[in-house]
Amino acid sequence: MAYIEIQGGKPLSGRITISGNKNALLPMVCGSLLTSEPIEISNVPKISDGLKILKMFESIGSDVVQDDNSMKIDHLSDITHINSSLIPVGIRSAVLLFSPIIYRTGRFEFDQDAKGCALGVREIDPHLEVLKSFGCDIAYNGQKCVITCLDGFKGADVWLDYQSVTATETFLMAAVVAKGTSTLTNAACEPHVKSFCDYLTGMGAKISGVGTSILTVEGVEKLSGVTCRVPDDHHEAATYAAIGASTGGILNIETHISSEMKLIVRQFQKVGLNVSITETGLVTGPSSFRVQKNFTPEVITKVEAAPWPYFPADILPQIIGASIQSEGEVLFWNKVYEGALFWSSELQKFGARVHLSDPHRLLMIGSGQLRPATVEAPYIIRVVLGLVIAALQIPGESVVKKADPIARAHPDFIEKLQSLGADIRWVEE
Ligand SMILES: CC(=O)N[C@H]1[C@@H](OP(=O)(O)OP(=O)(O)OC[C@H]2O[C@@H](n3ccc(=O)[nH]c3=O)[C@H](O)[C@@H]2O)O[C@H](CO)[C@@H](O)[C@@H]1O
Ligand SMILES: C=C(OP(=O)(O)O)C(=O)O
Repeated sequence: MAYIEIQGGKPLSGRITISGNKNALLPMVCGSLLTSEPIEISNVPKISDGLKILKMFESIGSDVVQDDNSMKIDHLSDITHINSSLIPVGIRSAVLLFSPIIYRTGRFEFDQDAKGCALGVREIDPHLEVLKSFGCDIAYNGQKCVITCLDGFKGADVWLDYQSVTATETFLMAAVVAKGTSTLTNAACEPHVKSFCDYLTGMGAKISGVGTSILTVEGVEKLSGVTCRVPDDHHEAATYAAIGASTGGILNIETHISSEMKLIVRQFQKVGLNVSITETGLVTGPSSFRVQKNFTPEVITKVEAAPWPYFPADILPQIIGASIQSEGEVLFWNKVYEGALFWSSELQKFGARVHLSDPHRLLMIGSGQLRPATVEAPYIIRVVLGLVIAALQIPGESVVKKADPIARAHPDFIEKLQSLGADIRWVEE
């Protein structure tokens, strides 16, 4: 385990470029198993989740070549079995291997949790429901799950209980190679789901409704190789916006996805943080740290996280950490996860005045007497970021323990902050 040591209280200014989006890269990497032709991906973030899946590919004989920010994957044409012990642990995207492995081998054996970040239950039921609809047979004894589909996927009509990102991707990977037409209602519409549809389309898949909550897919006989680019990470762009605005720095964030971040930027402005959209990305400046008043005075200012096009749950910890100086009341509402806000007790160690109303809602009640602190992050990538963002604003030395999950999604995070003038370093325990 490693911790991060921070001497806070310095405005962070300069220019930063944004890395590729983890949640866009991972379905592309898993989806590469749908073809035996080469796949080339650029703007690849060097992150541990991606490396774990590539390691599994190498152990099944696939050819994997990586350089600074791109990768080439070339699978053998005759993969007939993949041992369940090779499935990576500790990452949610292990669920994205279900469909392509079943497609390749007719069978998937799974005996771990596929939970990823500790945000709540992280169920696999929607994935199993989707696969059942495609004709898979599922045997589950509470520990080990065996999914078989020896005759190939058959087109399915699925309506998800909720807009699940990875269940939508599981659906897509079965539908594109299924016999016949498939439809998905209540599909997730996140930018990374859209880029995954574009990737599959590049491989020859026939998908309509891309970017909407209803997807129709015409199955094809065979998919080809593809060359594609991972889109920039809007979570990371928002993270640097939170850092620049909350430390009072002038930070130019270069990215091509800022036009998709209008709602995200508005939430920063609501809580008194100076972030705006430019032609080349985002820019931050000294903030008012005053929560905007509502025209309807009875209503509390809210930041509500829900499936896209709402504000993303994966940016909530960063905006919470950035708001600890803001005067006024804000209700942060995580409508997605039932276990994503318990870390707020760590925020109180900095003197932040927060009240956890219930597992989904956190009330921030104006700036308190902030002080540096030693805090411990849960196994949640974006909470490590949220705690670092809080510490960066407070003069004096703070420590964020158990900070390793950052490596799952954000390459060179500490080095990038140092380049902006932060006094911050990793310490190995
Ligand atoms: C590898 C990957 O891509 N991981 C992302 C993916 O996880 P993942 O695909 O696991 O997340 P889901 O979209 O399935 O949602 C996770 C959980 O949220 C709850 N839920 C979700 C939506 C909803 O309308 N109602 C509801 O109750 C359910 O308990 C569900 O189990 O999407 C999440 C939500 O954007 C992100 O946080 C994760 O970073
Ligand atoms: C929750 C996240 O990841 P995962 O679903 O992979 O745990 C995240 O990316 O913030």
